[in-house]
Amino acid sequence: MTSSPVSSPLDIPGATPMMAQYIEIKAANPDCLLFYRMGDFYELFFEDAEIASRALGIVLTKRGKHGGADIPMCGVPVERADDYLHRLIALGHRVAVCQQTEDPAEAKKRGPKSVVRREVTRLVTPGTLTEDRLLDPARANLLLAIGRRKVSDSREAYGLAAIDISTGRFSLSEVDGPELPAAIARHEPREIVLSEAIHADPALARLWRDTSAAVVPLAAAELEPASAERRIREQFGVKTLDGFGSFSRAEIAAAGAALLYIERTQFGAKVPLSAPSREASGATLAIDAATRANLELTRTLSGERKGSLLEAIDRTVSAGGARLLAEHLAGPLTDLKKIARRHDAVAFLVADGSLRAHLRDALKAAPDLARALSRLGLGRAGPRDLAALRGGLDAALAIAEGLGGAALPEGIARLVRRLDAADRELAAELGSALADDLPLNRRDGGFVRAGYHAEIDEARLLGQDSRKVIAALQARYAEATGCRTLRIKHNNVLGYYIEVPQAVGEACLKGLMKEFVHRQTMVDAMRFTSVELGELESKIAGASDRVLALESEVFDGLSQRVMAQADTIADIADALSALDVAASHAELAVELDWTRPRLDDSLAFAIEGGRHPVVEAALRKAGEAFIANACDLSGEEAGRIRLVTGPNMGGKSTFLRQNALVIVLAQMGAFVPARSAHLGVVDRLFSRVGAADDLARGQSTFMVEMVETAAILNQATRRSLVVLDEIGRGTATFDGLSIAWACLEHLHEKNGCRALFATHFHELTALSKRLPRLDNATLKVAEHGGDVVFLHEVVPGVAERSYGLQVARLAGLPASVVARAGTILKGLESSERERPSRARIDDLPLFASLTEIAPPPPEPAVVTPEDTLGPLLDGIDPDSLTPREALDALYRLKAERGRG
Ligand SMILES: Nc1ncnc2c1ncn2[C@@H]1O[C@H](COP(=O)(O)OP(=O)(O)OP(=O)(O)O)[C@@H](O)[C@H]1O
Repeated sequence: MTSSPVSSPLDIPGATPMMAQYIEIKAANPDCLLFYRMGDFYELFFEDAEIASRALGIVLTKRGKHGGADIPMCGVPVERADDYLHRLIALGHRVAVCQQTEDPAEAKKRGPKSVVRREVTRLVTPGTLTEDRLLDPARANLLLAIGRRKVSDSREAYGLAAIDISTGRFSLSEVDGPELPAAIARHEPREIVLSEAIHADPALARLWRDTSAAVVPLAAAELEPASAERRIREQFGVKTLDGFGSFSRAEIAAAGAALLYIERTQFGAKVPLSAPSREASGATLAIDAATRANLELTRTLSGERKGSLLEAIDRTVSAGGARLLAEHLAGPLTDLKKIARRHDAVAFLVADGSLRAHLRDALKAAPDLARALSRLGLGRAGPRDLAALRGGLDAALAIAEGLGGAALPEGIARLVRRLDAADRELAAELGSALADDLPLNRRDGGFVRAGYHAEIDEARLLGQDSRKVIAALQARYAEATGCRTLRIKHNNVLGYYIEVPQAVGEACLKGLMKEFVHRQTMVDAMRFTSVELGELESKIAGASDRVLALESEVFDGLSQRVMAQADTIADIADALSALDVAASHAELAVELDWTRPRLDDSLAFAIEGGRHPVVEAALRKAGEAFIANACDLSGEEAGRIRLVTGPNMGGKSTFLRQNALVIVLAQMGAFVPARSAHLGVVDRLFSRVGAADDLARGQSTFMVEMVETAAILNQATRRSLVVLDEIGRGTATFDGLSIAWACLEHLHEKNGCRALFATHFHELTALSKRLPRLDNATLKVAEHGGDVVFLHEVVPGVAERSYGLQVARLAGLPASVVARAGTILKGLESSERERPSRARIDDLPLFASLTEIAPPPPEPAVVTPEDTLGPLLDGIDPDSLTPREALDALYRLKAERGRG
């Protein structure tokens, strides 16, 4: 990864000097695509060229030979490099940008075969981006480093350092081993840095394989604890870390690894970071990756923001606000006081509509302060970043002034105090220094406002005057030559020159204009220069160079003043974002009639008139109404379980998820889509869908389902909320039923959590007689002449049937198949009436009593007709049967059952 300046390439047999240089630089950066600068292009060679040409859809060519074979090559123009970088980074690649660091003329002086000196000046990686064009404004861009320490022989803790160098945010936390996957999922990092040992740990292999982040292992020798501490001290210019609070060894290791990686990728540029904030363990609602995916919190199962909860609730008006909203949604709180402070702020902004509107207008005008500040710190900023600082400080002061007089709740008052710390003088200085129209790059000049800097004004005048003098000179020469079409023009090769038609040119050469010096003869024109014109030219060039140099000084001076207050400005950026989030929640609450939830430390979960924000929004677009539903899982000693049966398409999944979303929204500080909600704070949230629903998972879905269910049964506490949707349906009916049954008993007897459980196994509803904290609920349907109408209303009780056939008919299954299925169903139902399995299951002892007395029996304890049907069933391979054979098999099974 490191690169040394290469001017005298190694002697690589058979390679041209340039190719030898390339190979040497590439060898120092083996895990990056190497953008090798050649003139106006970045060229890629060998395998890099093949990867890039495929990824970017650019032509693969060849250049020379190496080891007897053609060298594949492709290239991207330098001025469009950002676009290509963007696409490569989005695909998870890392790119080393290698520049020419000397003038080709200099290289020539060393000898005809010398190669221009080149150096890697930057590594562009997904987790260390700073350019606006490469970043999503509404999303943090996190680099996550992971360290580890042994707590006891059987326990390990992981330190997490999350850094967004595009905003300077830096947080540290430590989690227990089993919590690591959920913690990583919450951060949604773009890139993960860790030691080779953690990377190679077989227990974690799946984590690194499944993550969408780029994973970078670092060698143990580079991650010495002493150098980690030193790096942190150096970053913040402190002698000891004590001032930051106490960090664990794992956290320090993580922070050290993150800083080392940043050092490497930024090539010494000092990245301005805020002091690390430490997050206590358990401070956020633990939500594992599967639950996040299943609830589609920040993206849908197909990976898009559109259709996610985040998209449905986002009413922020600034990029910083949008990022903070996503962060809050990813990590809802567990601390009641902090949640209440957020709710107070929202309530205040709900109550005062005109104040909210003014606030949102002011926030809308505020540019992305945090990202501009970070670019200034890194020396990558342009005039527009300074303007962003000006706009941000102005907005902060305007908001502080606007809210200053009001009686504010504590949460908002604190934010306003932070805004009020904005340096008025600096804001005014930026205001008077910067012009209205600003170029992207400082080297383009013209960004200092006229009247701000006397010397700049003077030099500019000189430049303008010289242009006037050129016009006068042109008029004079035109008169002297008698040629009205004589022009003084400018190009990059000749500079200023006099152009006349061919005939006049000939006359000039013959003595018409003695002071003219011939430069070029064109097809129908001649070009000249003169001493006077040459002098003027150097005056003009001198003046514009001087303006550029002076403007650059102004830029540096302003940057320094800004960076001297970097911490305060970063804090102002955070406060603006927090206000935007509160105002967004308030706007949403007013728009959609959401209410403030009542939160406490009980085990309450009582929701009246609850709705699903995303489904409701989709229905609203289609002009349909969402049916609100109540849900009560409140308990004293332990939570209640609601077992939901009901027809396909009745709304079970929607109902389950909407209740999980209410908890997420309430604990992130938002109001909730319900008429009222009384909620005891939740420590962990689990949501799972039975394998058959979980198409995004691909292979071996039942195994995944069981692994995840195991995690829930092992981790859910009395404070947790568990949502299980059709668990057990990914396997044979009786296996699935038995598993679902045992899981329910475990949740009730062992976990004691609040839970929602949807199922098509109607047999399970019998459990309500024996498990005191389990209630049955169902979704109402109405039948009209054989057709079914879903009312989407959740009511106490048990579904009579699944209405699968009616749904099949609605879906357009051929009428003959539906009719035939009806006949088969009748047959199956009558045999079930004769030999009901439910009665037999009812006789079984409860899970708890079983486990307390003896370990659970190895076989499912349900007595089923499998004893006789087993061998027959084993012989059937459903995937290889034709429909006809399937029907025959069904008849055979029925006949066998009749005999049994
Ligand atoms: N409360 C509601 N009000 C109005 N429409 C609803 C409601 N709940 C669900 N729906 C509609 O019904 C559709 C099916 O809902 P959902 O997927 O939750 O059903 P389900 O019972 O889980 O079905 P299945 O058992 O087939 O998985 C939704 O896409 C939505 O359009």
